[in-house]
Amino acid sequence: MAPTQGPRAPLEFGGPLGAAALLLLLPATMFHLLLAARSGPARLLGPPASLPGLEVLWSPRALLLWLAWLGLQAALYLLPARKVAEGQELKDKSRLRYPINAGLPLGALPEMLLPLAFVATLTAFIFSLFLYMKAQVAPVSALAPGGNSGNPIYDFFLGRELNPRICFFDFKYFCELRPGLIGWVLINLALLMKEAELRGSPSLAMWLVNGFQLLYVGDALWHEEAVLTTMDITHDGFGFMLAFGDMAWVPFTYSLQAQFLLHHPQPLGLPMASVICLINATGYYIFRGANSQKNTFRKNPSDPRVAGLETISTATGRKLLVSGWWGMVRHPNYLGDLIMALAWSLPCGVSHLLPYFYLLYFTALLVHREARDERQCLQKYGLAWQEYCRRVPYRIMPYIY
Ligand SMILES: NC(=O)C1=CN([C@@H]2O[C@H](COP(=O)(O)OP(=O)(O)OC[C@H]3O[C@@H](n4cnc5c(N)ncnc54)[C@H](OP(=O)(O)O)[C@@H]3O)[C@@H](O)[C@H]2O)C=CC1
Ligand SMILES: CC(C)CCC[C@@H](C)[C@H]1CC=C2C3=C(CC[C@@]21C)[C@@]1(C)CC[C@H](O)C(C)(C)[C@@H]1CC3
Repeated sequence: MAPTQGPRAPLEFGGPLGAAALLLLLPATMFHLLLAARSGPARLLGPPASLPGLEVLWSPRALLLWLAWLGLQAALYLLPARKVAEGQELKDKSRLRYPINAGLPLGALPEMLLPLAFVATLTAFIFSLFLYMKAQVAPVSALAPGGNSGNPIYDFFLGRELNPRICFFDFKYFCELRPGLIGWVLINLALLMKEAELRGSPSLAMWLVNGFQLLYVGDALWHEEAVLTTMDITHDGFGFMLAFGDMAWVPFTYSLQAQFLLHHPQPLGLPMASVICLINATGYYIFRGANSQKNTFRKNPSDPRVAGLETISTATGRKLLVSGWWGMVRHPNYLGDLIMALAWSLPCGVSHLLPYFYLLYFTALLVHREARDERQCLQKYGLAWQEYCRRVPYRIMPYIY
C-alpha cells in the first residue's frame, strides 16, 4: 500500500459510495444518450427503446480505429514541440514542462458511435487501472491533494497522482485536450457529412452546432497553454473521472446535439439562427475574455493588459483580481461557457429535452466545480478570499447565483 500523503483532503463526489455509483452511472448515462439520440421518441428521461447486445457493442474494427486514433494523437503529441511551456509551480517549487503543439475515414463514423463508445469506455477503465497501479509506486510528493483517502474505489475514481508521466509524456495533459476534444469535432463533422448524404445538404441547425463547437475546440487548442492553470491540471489527480471524461464522455456526449439533429432534423429560420449566433458570440466573448484576463494576470501581473486592474493581496504573495471580469462574479468564465452551452442546444428546437442534456449536466458540473474551487481558494487564501467574496458576492450569474 503506497504511503498516504499526510493530512487527508475532505472526501468529495459523495465519497467511496458516490464514486462507486458514478463509475457505473456515467458510462450508463453516455450509452443511454447515444441510444436516445438515434431513437424516434428521443426521450431523455424514458428508458431506451431497446438495449443493444454485445454483438452491437463489440467491434474489433472499432477497437482498431480507437487505438489507431489514440496512437495518432500520441504520435502528434510527441512531435518536436514548437514551444515548451512551464506548468504552475508544484509543492516542491519545481515546474513541469509541457509541449505546446496544436495542430482523418469519417463516413463510417456515425454507424460506429456505439462500439467506439464501448471501446473508449473499456480503454478508460483499463487506463485508469494502470494509473492507479502506477500511483502505488509514486512518491508522496507526486500525489494530488484528493484521491488519497485510502479507499481503493474512491481513489481509483478521483485519481491519485497529480501529474502521471512516463518520460516527457504527460498522460493527463495529453488526454485533457487531444483525443477527446478533437474526436468530438470529428464526430460532429462525420454527422454533418452523413446528413448531407441523407438529405442532400446539412441543415442550418447542424451547421450552427458544428460551427459553435468547432470554435470552442479550436479556441481550446489555440490557447492550449491556458489549460495549465485549470483545476484539472493544477489540483485534481488523474483517475477514472478525468480519463473517462476526456476519452469517452467528451466525444460521445458532447456531440449529442449533432447526433440528435442527424436523426431528428429541425427547421431553423435565419432570424432565429441570427439570434442564436449572437447568444453564442456573447458567451464566447465572456468565456475568452475572463479566461485570458486571469491567465495573463497569473503569468505576469505587470502585463499592461491587466496591470491597471484592482487586486487583493494574499498571504501567499499571489494577488486576486477584484475588478474586470473577475470583479463581476467569481467565475465569469463559467458564465460564458454556460451561455455557449445554451446556444448549442437552441438549434435543436424545443420539441425534445434530450438536446438540452448538455446544458443541464454542464450547469450541475460547473456549480459543483465552483463549490470545490471555493473550498480550495478559501484554504489557499483565507481572509483574502473572504474579502474577495464580500466584494464579489455572486459566484457565476450576476444577481442570481
Ligand atoms: N466544457 C467543459 O466540460 C468544461 C469547461 N470548463 C471550463 O474550463 C475553464 C477553466 O475552469 P476551471 O478549470 O474550473 O478553473 P478556473 O479557470 O475557473 O480557475 C480557478 C482558479 O483561478 C484562480 N482564481 C480564482 N479567482 C481568481 C481571481 N479573482 N483572481 C485571480 N485568480 C483567481 C484560482 O487559482 P490560483 O489562485 O491558484 O491561480 C482558482 O483556483 C472555465 O472556462 C470553464 O468554463 C471547466 C470544466 C468543464
Ligand atoms: C461527469 C464527468 C465524467 C466528469 C468529467 C468532466 C470532464 C469531461 C471535464 C472536466 C474539465 C474539463 C475541461 C475541458 C473539457 C471537459 C473536462 C475534461 C476543457 C478542456 C474544454 C475546453 C476549454 O477551453 C478548457 C478551458 C480548456 C477546458 C478545461 C477543463
